[in-house]
Amino acid sequence: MTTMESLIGLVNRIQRACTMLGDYGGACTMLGDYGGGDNAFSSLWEALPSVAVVGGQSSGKSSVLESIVGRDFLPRGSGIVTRRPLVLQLHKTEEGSQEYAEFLHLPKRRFTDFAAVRKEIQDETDRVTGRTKQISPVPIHLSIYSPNVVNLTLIDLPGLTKVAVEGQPESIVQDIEVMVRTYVEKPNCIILAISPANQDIATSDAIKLAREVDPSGERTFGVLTKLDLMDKGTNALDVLEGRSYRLQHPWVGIVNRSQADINKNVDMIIARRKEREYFATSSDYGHLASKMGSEYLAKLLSKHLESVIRARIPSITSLINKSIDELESEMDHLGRPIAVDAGAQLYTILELCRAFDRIFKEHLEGGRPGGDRIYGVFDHQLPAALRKLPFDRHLSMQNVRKIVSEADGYQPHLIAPEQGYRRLIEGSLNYFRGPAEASVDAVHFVLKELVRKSIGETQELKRFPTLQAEIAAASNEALERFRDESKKTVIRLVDMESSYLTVDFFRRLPQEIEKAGGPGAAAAAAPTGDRYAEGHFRRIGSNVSSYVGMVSDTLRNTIPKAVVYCQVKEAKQSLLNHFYTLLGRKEAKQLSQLLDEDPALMERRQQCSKRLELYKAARDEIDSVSWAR
Ligand SMILES: Nc1nc2c(ncn2[C@@H]2O[C@H](COP(=O)(O)OP(=O)(O)OP(=O)(O)O)[C@@H](O)[C@H]2O)c(=O)[nH]1
Repeated sequence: MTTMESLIGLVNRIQRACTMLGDYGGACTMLGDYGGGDNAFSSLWEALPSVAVVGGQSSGKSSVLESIVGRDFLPRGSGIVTRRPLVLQLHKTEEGSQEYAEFLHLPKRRFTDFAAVRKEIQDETDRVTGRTKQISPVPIHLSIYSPNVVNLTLIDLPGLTKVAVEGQPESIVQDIEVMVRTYVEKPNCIILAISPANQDIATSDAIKLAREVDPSGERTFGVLTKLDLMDKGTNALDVLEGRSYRLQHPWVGIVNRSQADINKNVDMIIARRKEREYFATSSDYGHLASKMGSEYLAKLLSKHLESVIRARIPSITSLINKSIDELESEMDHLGRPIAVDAGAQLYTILELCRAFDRIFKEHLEGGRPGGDRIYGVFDHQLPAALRKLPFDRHLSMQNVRKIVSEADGYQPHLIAPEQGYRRLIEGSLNYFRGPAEASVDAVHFVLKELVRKSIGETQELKRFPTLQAEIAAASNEALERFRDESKKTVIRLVDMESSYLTVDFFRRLPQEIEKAGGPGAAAAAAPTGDRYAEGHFRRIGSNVSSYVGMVSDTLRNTIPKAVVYCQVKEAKQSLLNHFYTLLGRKEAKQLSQLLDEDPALMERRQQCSKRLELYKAARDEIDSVSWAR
């Protein structure tokens, strides 16, 4: 493969890929909804040098293209026939090999019949534009493989026109101009401006447009058709020799088949020969013969296109590299695509769970805030709640008297009211259930809040709203289970205190009574009309109160231990354990449902990854071409 082939072939392949991505020069605005003004995406096409064929109606545009190809294959007819850009990629094949054509939109079909090619161009045009005869910027890609071509890519654009024909909307004149302009405006576009020789060059639509977008004429190739149709005694030497309208590149004169030739179906290869003969024998143009004609034009363009591509390669490469960087970072932001097989999906789900779990742990253990609020429950809320318990009321003299008397029954106690003590203590200890359960709830809410926060902070989960919700639900369910367990445990702690009292405490009591004894004490112990004196009940009340105080101190220490053991430690170690078990039982379909993504996001990533593939393939191709040089 020669350098020339590989360079033009390289650009051809990138162009085809661009079209498949919906990235083509004339339609950048159609991509506007993607990426919010990210121009790198639509500018690869623009960065690629191309040759656009422009000319007014009946200027001979189709004839020039067919002559360059050596085949007639373009739709003919009155009115505006070319209504979509035709990207015509010519590939030279070995002498004697069979000619064929291929459309990008019909990748499996080889056309050897060029009448069928013409039909397909027509049909494919109608497929996109509908029968309304509108125009569309979406190009048709046609590759022609033939020994009779040079490697060259041309873009055939709708002919510039002044009036819409019947059945076509008025706006079409304007639309065509806009579309052609978007192509020829691009600094990398080589303009093949076709004008008929039998018309004043100053009035040529092609030259007018070219002059506007390329005033210095450095990327315009002027082509003059219909030299044979000029009035007798006149010639186009003023134009061809660059005197009437100067361009950087020399003008090329052309003689195409006349309408009569077309009607007679004159073969293109014969027409080429006739054209050569015309110039060779022309008295006016004989001295220019080697630089005239469609075959010369094709070679000239091919060589020029190749040199332009070569010069552009460094900037194309840097554009591609820049785009790849941008796309990679966009992909990182969007997250990588999810695997399709169940095993990989399960792995992904577990990874995401672990990412969440890690953040949750950081909240508990420090590094992230929130875990300290659990200590706040133990250090403030619980002691405050314990202090507020209504023991004053419960152990008031009146209540003590009532409970002790009821416990004694018909016979008042002799020494110490054993039953009365027990009932008073039991009644008091019951009050501890409240603060114990409240501590459990308070810690539960802290944990729940930390789950909520951690879910929000797990960036990786944002992509997967379904999984995110499932993890949140599973975590909260687990927390509920831990809470139930924790409540049972703290209630047990309280019940244990009532079920067996600390005997030592009471063994010390009689001595205290003796110490506090004396005649007053004896009097107090002696039954009165009211059975006992007030002091007696007060003492019982204060004894019970100090016993309850002792228990309160114990519970202030043991409740936090139970809560941490049942809730905090469990949350840290096995928050998602149950969820993992459920995951293990899920079918492939259910797993992929968990990885259901936000559709907009999915679409965006798909676009992004397709582009990334295109750009990477383009980079590889350019690398291989650069090595070949
Ligand atoms: N004698 C002669 N006739 C030509 C030449 N070039 C084009 N024609 C004739 O001019 C007419 C228009 O040529 P086309 O090649 O169809 O021109 P076009 O610019 O593609 O026209 P539209 O597609 O209708 O805009 C046809 O009848 C051609 O035979 C030429 O160099 N010599």
